[in-house]
Amino acid sequence: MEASLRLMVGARRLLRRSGPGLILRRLRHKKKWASTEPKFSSTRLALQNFDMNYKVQFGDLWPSIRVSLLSEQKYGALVNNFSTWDKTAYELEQLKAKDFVLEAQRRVQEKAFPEDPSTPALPPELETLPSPRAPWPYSPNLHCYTFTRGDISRFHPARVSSLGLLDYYLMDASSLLPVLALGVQPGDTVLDLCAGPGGKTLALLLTGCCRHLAANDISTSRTRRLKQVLHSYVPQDVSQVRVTSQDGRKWGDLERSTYDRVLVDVPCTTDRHSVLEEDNNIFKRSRKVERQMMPMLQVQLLVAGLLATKPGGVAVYSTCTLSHLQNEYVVGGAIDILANQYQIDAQVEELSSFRHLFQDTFSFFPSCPLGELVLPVLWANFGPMYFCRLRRLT
Ligand SMILES: C[S@@+](CC[C@H](N)C(=O)[O-])C[C@H]1O[C@@H](n2cnc3c(N)ncnc32)[C@H](O)[C@@H]1O
Repeated sequence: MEASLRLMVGARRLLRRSGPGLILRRLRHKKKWASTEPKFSSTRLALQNFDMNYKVQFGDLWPSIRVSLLSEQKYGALVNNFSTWDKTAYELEQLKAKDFVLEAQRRVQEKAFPEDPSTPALPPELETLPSPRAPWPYSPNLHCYTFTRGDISRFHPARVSSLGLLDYYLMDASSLLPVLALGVQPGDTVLDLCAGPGGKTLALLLTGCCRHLAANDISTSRTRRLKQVLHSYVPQDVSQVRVTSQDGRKWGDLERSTYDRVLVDVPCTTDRHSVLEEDNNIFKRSRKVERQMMPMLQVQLLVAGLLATKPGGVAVYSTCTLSHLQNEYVVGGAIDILANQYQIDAQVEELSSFRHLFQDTFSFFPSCPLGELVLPVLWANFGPMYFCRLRRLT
C-alpha cells in the first residue's frame, strides 16, 4: 500500500517535470529489470540439482553427505620442506595435529617387517598393502597435518619463517591424494595441466623428485596466483618450474609422449563451493551452457593429458565433485577416444591398497567403479575429491 502511494507521488512529480513519455520509458525499464531478476540463488539451484542427482547416485548416504557439504570443511597443513620444516612439524604436533602421510608410511613399514615381534598384527583389509620390496610407491617427502577425527580445530594462517618463506600451505587435505597417487619418482618430468592457483603444483615440487615441472592453466589470473604461491613458498634458486597459460586441450599436439607423470586436475562443478558461495558459481543461469559442456571439456583435457604422457607413464585425473558424469564417465570416455582415434591403450590402475592406507583420515565411497572418491562426512569433513590413476600402455 505504502509502496504504491510512493509510486503515485513519484509519477505525478515526473509528469510535472517531463511529461508522460519519460514515465512510460521508466516503467518499461523497471519491468524489464524485474523480469531478468533471478528467481533462485545459484547456491539454491546447485542444491536442487544435487538433491535430484546425488539421491539417485548415493541413496541413503546422500543426507549425511549433504549436511557435511553445508558444514564447515576441514583443512590440512602441507609442510613446506623448503622452509624450516622441522620447526613447523614440531609446532603442529604441539597442537595435537597428526601427519596423515607419515602415519600411512608407518603402516607400510609394519607390513614390510611383519616378523618384528613389537609390531601389532595388521587387520585383514590391510593385507593388500604394497609389497615389502616397494615400501612407498606413492609420491615421497610430502607431510600434511590434520586434526584427528571429530576434532574441528582450525589451523592459524601460514607464517613467514626465518628463511623468508611461508611455513605451510593450507588446503583441503584430500587434495593431496591425487598428488600422492601420481607416484612421482626421482628424476621424473611432470606436467600439471590445470595448475592454478597452485596447491598441487607446490605439492609436486615438495616431493623433491621433479627434474622438470611444467605448470599450466588457461586463466592468466590463476597463473598469476600460481606464481605468487611459488614466490611465497619456493626459494628462487629452484628453477625447474615452467609456468604457461595455454589451453590444456592442445597439449597432445604441443608435447606428445613427453612426460613421466601428468596431473589432470580439471575444472568441475566444485560441489562444496557451489552450495555455499554465490561468487563465481557455476550454477548461475548465465553459465548453464558452460556447465552442460563441462564433461566434454574434462574428457578433452584428460585425452590431452594422456597424449602428453610417455608410453609406460602415469596420469592422474581428479575433480572435486561427486558427479559420476564428471568422474568415472569422463575416464571411460577418454580411454575410448584414445583407443579409437589414436590407437593408444590406457588402463585404470587399482588404488584399493591406497584407499586402505588412508581410510583412518578420509571417508572413501566403498563402491566407486573406477578410481576413488572421498566423501565429505562430519567426522572428517574433507572433499569431495575424486581421483583415478591411469597408465598409458602404448
Ligand atoms: C580445479 S582447478 C585446478 C586447481 C589446481 N590444480 C590446484 O590444486 O590449485 C581447475 C583449473 O583448470 C583451469 N582450466 C579450465 N579450463 C582449462 C583449459 N582448457 N586448459 C587449462 N586449464 C584450464 C581453470 O582455470 C582452473 O584454474
